[in-house]
Amino acid sequence: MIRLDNISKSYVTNRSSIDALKGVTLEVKKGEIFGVIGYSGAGKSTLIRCVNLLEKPSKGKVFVDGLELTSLSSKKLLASRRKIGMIFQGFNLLKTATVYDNIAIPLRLTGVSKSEIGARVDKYLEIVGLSDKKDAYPSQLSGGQKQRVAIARALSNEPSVLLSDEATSALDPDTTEAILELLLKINDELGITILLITHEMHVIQKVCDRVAVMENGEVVEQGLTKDVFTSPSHPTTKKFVNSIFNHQLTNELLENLGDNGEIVSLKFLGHSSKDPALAVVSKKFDVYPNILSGNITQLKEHPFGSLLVHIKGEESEVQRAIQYLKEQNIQVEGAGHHVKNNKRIS
Ligand SMILES: Nc1ncnc2c1ncn2[C@@H]1O[C@H](COP(=O)(O)OP(=O)(O)OP(=O)(O)O)[C@@H](O)[C@H]1O
Repeated sequence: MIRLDNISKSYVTNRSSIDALKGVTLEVKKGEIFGVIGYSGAGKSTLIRCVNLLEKPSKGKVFVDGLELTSLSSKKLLASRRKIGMIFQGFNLLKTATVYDNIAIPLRLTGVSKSEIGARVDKYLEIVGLSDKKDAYPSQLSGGQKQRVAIARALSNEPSVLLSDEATSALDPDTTEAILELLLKINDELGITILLITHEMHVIQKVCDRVAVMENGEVVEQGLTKDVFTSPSHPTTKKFVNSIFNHQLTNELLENLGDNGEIVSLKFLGHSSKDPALAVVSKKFDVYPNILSGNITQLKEHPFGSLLVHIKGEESEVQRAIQYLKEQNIQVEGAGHHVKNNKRIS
């Protein structure tokens, strides 16, 4: 559906040059919601703007719906862009036009008939839940409503792909939730493929089937959201996963743990979150797991849990217990704290 083939983008400013994208390859499949996550400056905006060639790649090829956009003439590119809708963090509405006109004007410019414009505005305003705001001006709308108008405008061209450039970043948590629900509905009911960029784990967790993690102009990890975040291998991916759970390990807690053992963080997906693996461990081995902190969240439809556990016991038994937990598809990571003879030794 969307294929970026070895895309590089350099910005040349005065005497310096910035490599914003360094050979990025990724594929978004038809009908999925694909998220790109990364910290500020990772290259996400540049990447998404390369998909519809708002930004021209310095190297590499862009394919959308089987068509190589990077080889098209300006005229053909303009026509192809109509099949790629885009929404932005700042909504980009015309302030002096009504909701109706914000959607109608771009259609008029592409030669859509008056009656067809009326039908499309009605249809898409209904889908985004704003049928009663046709005559309102953007200044009379909340941020969430403005984003809904922008979504209706993007859909009114009947695109096969919707690009979302941090579309919820300027919205409060409840409104973000509602807009993400709307994106899920559009994907499900209209079958539109969605590529979004974000710096928020919450957005990826809620809507994305697959994800790419970006850092310093490169995709460092990509795959199914549940695979990438349950067995992250790159430090940046690990940082994003840990940001979901935010376990607090205070010095006071560490000083008072007593006994021997190791503090580990356990992460588990789906059914393992319901199995009593820790209870089994304490029966099978001479260890005593003590839960210090815990949390369960979602990765789209999959429950995803994390526990911070002090596994009390002699070193060899603790290691056997950890090995057993790993065999149950639980991701086990040392939290960097070992306890021996009532003392923290690391
Ligand atoms: N028009 C431009 N001219 C020069 N450098 C640019 C331009 N646009 C982006 N860059 C640089 O390219 C790199 C990637 O920027 P980009 O905006 O794509 O990252 P991002 O991940 O979207 O970050 P943010 O979330 O902060 O927007 C940065 O170092 C940025 O300074």
